[in-house]
Formats: sequence, C-alpha cells, structure tokens
Amino acid sequence: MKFRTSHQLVLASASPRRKELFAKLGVPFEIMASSVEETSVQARDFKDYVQKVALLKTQDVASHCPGKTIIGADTIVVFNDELLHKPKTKEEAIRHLEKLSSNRHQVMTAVAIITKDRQAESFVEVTDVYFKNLPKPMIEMYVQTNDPFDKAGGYGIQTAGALFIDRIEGDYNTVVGLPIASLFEKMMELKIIEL
Ligand SMILES: Cc1cn([C@H]2C[C@H](O)[C@@H](COP(=O)(O)OP(=O)(O)OP(=O)(O)O)O2)c(=O)[nH]c1=O
Repeated sequence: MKFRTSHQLVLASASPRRKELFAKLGVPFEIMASSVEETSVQARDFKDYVQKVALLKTQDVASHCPGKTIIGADTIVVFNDELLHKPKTKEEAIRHLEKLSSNRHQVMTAVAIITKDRQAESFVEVTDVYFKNLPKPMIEMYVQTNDPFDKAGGYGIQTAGALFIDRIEGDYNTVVGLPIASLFEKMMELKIIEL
C-alpha cells in the first residue's frame, strides 16, 4: 500500500525494526537518529516517562530539520513496578530474563510526532506479555547469542525470544518497537498522510 503525503517525513530512530515497520506506510521518509540521554528524565509514572523520552528524541531531531515532520518512539519493559532497561552485561540480561520467566510484564511504546508547523502529539500503547517458564540453561544459551543487548527487557519477540512467549494481549508491533496501526491512524487524523 502507498499513501499520499505532502510532508517531508523523518523517522527519528536508529532502530532497523522501526525502519522496517515505518516502511509499511509506503511513503518516502528519511532517517535521522537522535542522541538524547534517556535516563535523566523525571516522570510521574512509566507511561509519562516513556512519552517524555519519545518526545525528547523527536524534539532533538526536529531541531535539525526545519520544515519537516518528525516521528520518534521509545520502548520500555516494566515488570513489577521496575524498569528493565537494555542490559549492559550478560549477568544483567540473565537477571532480566529470570524475572520475566513464568510471569507477565508490560511493554510500553510511546510515539511522538512533531509536525512541520511544530505541533507536538504523542501517545502510548501497552501490550501485556506472558512468558513461559525459562530453564536456566536456555536463558544462558540465549544470552550467549548477544541478542538481548540492544533490546529493552533483554529479549526480542521477533528473534529467538519468540520461543519464550506464552501469549500477548495487545499489538505485537508495540513489543517490537513501533505500533504502526495506531501510528497510521494518528497520521491520518493529523492529515500527515491521506488515502
Ligand atoms: C521487548 C522488545 C524490545 N525491542 C527493542 C525495541 C527498541 O528498539 C528497543 C528499546 O530501545 P529504544 O530506546 O526504545 O530504541 P532504540 O535505542 O533501539 O532506537 P532509537 O532510540 O534510535 O529509536 O528494544 C525489540 O526489538 N523486541 C522486543 O521484543
């Protein structure tokens, strides 16, 4: 499918998964990654946090792209009131996956849009993910693949992390990092893209 747009679109992301999902809109876009430091953000709760980070990334790129419409996103994994960031070490990745094993967690992805006339919009999608029991040797084998390190929560639902999933409630693409169906609706509503 291809939609019409009169906007010059910029995806504020270095993530190849977000690029692939955004390409489903069938409109031309360019990529410019932001260099925002995420951890210094103060927020009321996790939804507020992820939304603020998405907006910061998007504003950062917007400041370099006058006249263009910028879309950015941020994804977090929340387990028992705790944020499970991208793991920095194998030990941290193992600890994340041990927590997620046999349990439910939430993946939240916020999307921010800054239009060419600098109107800012954002929304958050939440998907509940239920993990199967993960035997320790399986966790260790997975962490050896290095798959966890660029991913919130330390797993990829679209990679071998698929083997851990019992079920999900919500949009699969929210877990991968860009709820493209909701983003499509929002972009139609804002008339950034048209049929
Ligand atoms: C839970 C989960 C997360 N992830 C990814 C999505 C995000 O890319 C990443 C969370 O990090 P983010 O900080 O949201 O994004 P990023 O640093 O990868 O890219 P950018 O800021 O440039 O847009 O975790 C998966 O790919 N699969 C999964 O199952």
